[in-house]
Amino acid sequence: MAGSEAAGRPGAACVLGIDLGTTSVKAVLVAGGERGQAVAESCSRETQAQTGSPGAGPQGMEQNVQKIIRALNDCLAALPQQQLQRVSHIGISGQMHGIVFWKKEQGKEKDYGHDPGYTTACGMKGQDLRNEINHSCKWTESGTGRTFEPKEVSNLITWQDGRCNRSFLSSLPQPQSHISLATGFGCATVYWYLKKSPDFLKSYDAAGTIHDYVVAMLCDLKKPLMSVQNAASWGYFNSRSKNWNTDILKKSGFPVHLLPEVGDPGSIAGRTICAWHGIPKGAEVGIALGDFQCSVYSCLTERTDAVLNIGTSAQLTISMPPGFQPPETPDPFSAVTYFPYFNGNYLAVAASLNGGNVLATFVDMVAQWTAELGLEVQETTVYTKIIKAALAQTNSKLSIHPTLFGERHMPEQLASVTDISVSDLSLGHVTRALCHGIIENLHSMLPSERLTETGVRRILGTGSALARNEVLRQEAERIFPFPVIYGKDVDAAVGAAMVMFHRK
Ligand SMILES: Nc1ncnc2c1ncn2[C@@H]1O[C@H](COP(=O)(O)OP(=O)(O)O)[C@@H](O)[C@H]1O
Ligand SMILES: O=C(CO)[C@@H](O)[C@H](O)[C@H](O)[C@H](O)COP(=O)(O)O
Repeated sequence: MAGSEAAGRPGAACVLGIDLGTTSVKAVLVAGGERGQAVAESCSRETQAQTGSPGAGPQGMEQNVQKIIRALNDCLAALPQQQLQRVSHIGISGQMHGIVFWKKEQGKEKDYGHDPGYTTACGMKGQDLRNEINHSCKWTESGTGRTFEPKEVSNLITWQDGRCNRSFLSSLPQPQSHISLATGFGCATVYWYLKKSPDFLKSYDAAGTIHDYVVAMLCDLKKPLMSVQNAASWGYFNSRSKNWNTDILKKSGFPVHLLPEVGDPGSIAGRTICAWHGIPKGAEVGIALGDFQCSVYSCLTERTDAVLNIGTSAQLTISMPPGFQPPETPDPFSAVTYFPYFNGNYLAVAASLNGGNVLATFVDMVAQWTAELGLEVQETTVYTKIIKAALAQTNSKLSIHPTLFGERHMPEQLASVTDISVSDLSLGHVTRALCHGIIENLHSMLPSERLTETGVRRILGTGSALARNEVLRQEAERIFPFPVIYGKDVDAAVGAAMVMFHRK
């Protein structure tokens, strides 16, 4: 991003960018004007939102929405009020595929209408409540102005959820979508509840991704709105016609009333219904976007760029030429899928389910073993130690195939370790081999030869797991025969803000 001098100039236009990631929430204030934009302030907070998965068993992967929103509120509370007061637009991205259910119907006045203590988003009380009651969140006064907390909202069933196994998925109707249906996709999860726990769905009348939920609350949308990017990540969505497979879904009893309306990425969903952490009422809120697409948007400038994004998961991607349309029927065994980007364009993506989450699992394992041996060690200390040890061990014959979580094109192929010799068992050897394996796995999904064929000249690196781990960067630079560039301020939250700036 250019224009760093613009960032702090008083009165410069200010846009808030948010990324509701799988591990952490990121928020940035981007300021600027005609000479470009720059990140003026940023904040991130881990959500620690992982929670139990009632009824779905060990394959379930759910997150507590209250904890995600708490991390969001903590981030905004940490940003300077005087700059929040200058925010005119809000861009929101987040972890795709997942689904949150909530209740938006107007409340029963008797429950609230006569409760003098109940106030609405904008502080309306008493008889005025009639049309303001919203079951899905409660607005309250906080130290930094009004903010909302979730109410009558389900957990977020995330993209990592594995409850829909292969036999369950094969029992579902064939989608008309260019993306193969997979477990953790919103529509697959709805079908799971429909068949395994139908009463669960009766408690809710709205659904969306976690970032669609936040947009719906900020703008008090009567019907949730979802971008093509997120709709494609749910399954049963035709990106060419921009419609849900409504006929197919209806015939199988799918509760189509839960499906959000769909809009173009970059469009405006609405305006904030009241001040939010000091951000003025009436700020324009963009339709929620995919975190991956926003990470790419934050750094992709040349058609010859490839982007390597490693957060909780990992993606290696190249942009497709304008006018490209993916095959209507996807190859379920293909490691590369096509994701809607902006302006009707597509990205070819090697979307791995194994990225930073593999390192996080290894760190957790080391911490647990240490505790079992009677010692206590903080996870942050483990990260520091394993990275330091691996930096001192530049090579390792150990071979780790890191797919702890399988891959969508090969769900049964889990992780494996081979070529284990006594001399390669140090913490440094194992960490080096693990980082090599994560990058090599992505490379096997989208090989350098294909990147070269499409004219790729350099790789742009994004995502916290890459930014915080020099060993991972070294392995990327070894494996790919292209320069790997790590931009400053390149992540999904920045990308979401830039989308808003470029619309203004
Ligand atoms: N202290 C640390 N040092 C190095 N890497 C870390 C550290 N803490 C977390 N990570 C890595 O960052 C990843 C999460 O990145 P993040 O950008 O927060 O993910 P997301 O965007 O999916 O929420 C984790 O999976 C882990 O691999
Ligand atoms: O699974 C895919 C694509 O199919 C990924 O893009 C996935 O949606 C994203 O990684 C998730 O949105 C999670 O992103 P992140 O939390 O790893 O940043």
